[in-house]
Amino acid sequence: MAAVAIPVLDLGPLRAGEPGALERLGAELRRAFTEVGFYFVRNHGVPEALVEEVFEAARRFHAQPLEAKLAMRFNEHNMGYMPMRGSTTRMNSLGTIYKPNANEAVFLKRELPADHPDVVNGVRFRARNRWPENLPGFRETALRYMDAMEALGKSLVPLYAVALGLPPDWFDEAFREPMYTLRMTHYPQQDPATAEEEWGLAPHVDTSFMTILAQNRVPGLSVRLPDGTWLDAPAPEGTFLVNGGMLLRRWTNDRFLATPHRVVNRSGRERYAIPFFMDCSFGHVMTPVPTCVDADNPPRYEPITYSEFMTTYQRANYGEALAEAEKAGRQKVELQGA
Ligand SMILES: O=C(O)CCC(=O)C(=O)O
Ligand SMILES: [Fe+2]
Repeated sequence: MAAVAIPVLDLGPLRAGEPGALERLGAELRRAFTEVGFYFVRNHGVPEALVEEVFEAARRFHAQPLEAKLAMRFNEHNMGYMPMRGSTTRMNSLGTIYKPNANEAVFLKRELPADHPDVVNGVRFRARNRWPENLPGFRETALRYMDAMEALGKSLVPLYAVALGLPPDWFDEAFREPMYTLRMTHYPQQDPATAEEEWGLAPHVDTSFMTILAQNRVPGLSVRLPDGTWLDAPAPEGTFLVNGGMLLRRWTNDRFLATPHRVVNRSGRERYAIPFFMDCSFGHVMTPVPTCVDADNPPRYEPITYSEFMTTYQRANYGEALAEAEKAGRQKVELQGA
């Protein structure tokens, strides 16, 4: 039953270049984002062994002594390590403030060279990754996975264009060098007797255009269907679960859903998750897409860039961690006018 609720998109025919595949998948994607907000992809071409390697890298990262993790503490670029209960979900479509989230996470972005102009100029969200010093192979595995996820994400973008009644290449320029974040999260076991509101990750919507989530052997994720019921997300083998966040919703003038979801880990095991969040290129200005705007449905949002959006949105969600990080890097932040 659950598998029926979340559509499964088979990418095989598209990857094989079959005529009509793009149009068919575009229609399926349209249904997914107007009815559910989540879909699975199968036959995506990402090796299962790589996914397993990244889960193992996440486990190894969090198994390090706390000092090693704190050496790369979460900063004003939204990169680095966020300690257990370091975030509180405040800003979400459900309008509730929750207790701090029972997880710890490390956030990685595109690897930029030291002499990249944005790095040299200290542009916010465009810093270099910091890497653990005593974790051989971690960096290589993370970089390979981010490359694979970027390629998968970019291959899905034309489906969004077709789903919105646009030419397949309509988003190409916007995603020439997409911003992205790989989050490696550790959810410790939660006591089955803990209060209702004690979340691994409280109900939230993502900020992203597209979130690609590798299937988890340890359950815990549930998704709020449009009828208000919570569905424990099934995890069909060999698939990724994809959803859209506020950027997708905003860009489509609220046509596409950003569906709330939440995590609680009462599995009796440690749980790790490796969501990959993809957004448009850094400087791209997102103006509500033309096919989502008409006389009955005027634009609801001002044009906005990634950094303008993130600055406002994430301040609300990562309040404490960010305030601290900003204090430490005050000069840099003010120079950017953030
Ligand atoms: O842990 C999961 O399965 C999902 C995590 C999630 O929703 C997020 O990091 O935004
Ligand atoms: Fe999420």
